[in-house]
Amino acid sequence: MAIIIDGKQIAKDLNTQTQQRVATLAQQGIVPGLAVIIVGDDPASAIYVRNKHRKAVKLGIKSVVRELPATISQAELLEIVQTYNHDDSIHGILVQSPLPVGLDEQAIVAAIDPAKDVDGFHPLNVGRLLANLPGHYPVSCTPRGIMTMLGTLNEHLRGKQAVVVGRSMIVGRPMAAMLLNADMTVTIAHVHTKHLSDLTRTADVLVVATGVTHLIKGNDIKRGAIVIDVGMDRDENGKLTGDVDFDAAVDRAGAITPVPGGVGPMTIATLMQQTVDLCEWSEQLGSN
Ligand SMILES: NC(=O)C1=CN([C@@H]2O[C@H](COP(=O)(O)OP(=O)(O)OC[C@H]3O[C@@H](n4cnc5c(N)ncnc54)[C@H](OP(=O)(O)O)[C@@H]3O)[C@@H](O)[C@H]2O)C=CC1
Ligand SMILES: Nc1nc(=O)c2c([nH]1)NC[C@@H]1CN(c3ccc(C(=O)N[C@@H](CCC(=O)O)C(=O)O)cc3)C=[N+]21
Repeated sequence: MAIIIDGKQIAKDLNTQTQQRVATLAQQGIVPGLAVIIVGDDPASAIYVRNKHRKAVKLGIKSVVRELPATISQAELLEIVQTYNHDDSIHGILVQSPLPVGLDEQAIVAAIDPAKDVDGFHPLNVGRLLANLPGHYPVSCTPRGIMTMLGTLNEHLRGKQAVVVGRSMIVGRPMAAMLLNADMTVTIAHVHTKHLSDLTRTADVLVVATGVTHLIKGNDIKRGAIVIDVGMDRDENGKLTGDVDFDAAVDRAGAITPVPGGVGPMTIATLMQQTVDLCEWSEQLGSN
């Protein structure tokens, strides 16, 4: 039986640290501020945004949720991003994705001040991560949270094989960059990858982010591997499940994340951590 990586508990510990950092900032009269922009009425997005807002408020972070109609124009949305860019009480700006059709997500993300880009999606920050530049900059929260989870396992990653299934800008690509920066040998798989099972069986660390329910079966996993399931999928009964067949995988893996209670809570906790990072960096108060 694999170790079940308790994302909920690791997220709780991270949130406790974040709360302490917020309290220290408060003594200096500083309140970290997060602005979340949500366009249209996608129900899943609405739930995530509400969860983020609740968590921020709980930790003492100022949270502004800006709900906008799907009919908003590109120019109007850019204008709103600009107001937060110039608002000194806001340290992190997040535009919930996906945006309704007709809006150019890349152009919106590029308009965010890179120093306030709490999702780490701005091309400047993506480039810094890919180049493994030193210094302070935000990165995508889901893979950063996964690196935090991997850190709790006290396993050496250097020189080992990583396979990342999925190549999105939010998960797969930044995840591969972070694992490479941790000196792993990284392969990225996607829909055109041939013999996926043969590839995943080579992975000491397997990260799956496809949105395909139970794409990865038990025998696709190397014995003893660390398996990270990013998927937030629905099974045939409408229940939340992952991209990995957990019940089969748990007998093969060395460690595995559950869904729910794995990567999801870490994403939100990392978003809070990174909001406080951005606040501290902007105040030049050092970092962690
Ligand atoms: N827990 C969390 O915090 C988060 C969870 N998620 C969840 O993670 C999953 C992935 O999200 P996201 O990265 O945004 O998704 P995208 O749809 O943007 O990307 C999915 C990726 O998976 C690849 N893919 C799809 N089907 C297959 C297949 N059969 N074999 C191999 N590769 C495949 C696609 O390849 P190609 O590029 O070739 O099309 C693509 O690169 C979703 O379930 C999402 O809900 C996402 C973000 C955060
Ligand atoms: N700009 C942007 N940034 C994002 O970070 C972003 C986004 N857009 N769009 C959508 C995805 C998805 N995402 C999740 C966050 C938390 C959970 C989460 O908390 N999941 C819980 C369960 C939640 C439930 O029960 O529905 C868990 O896995 O235990 C999941 C998914 C962030 N995303």
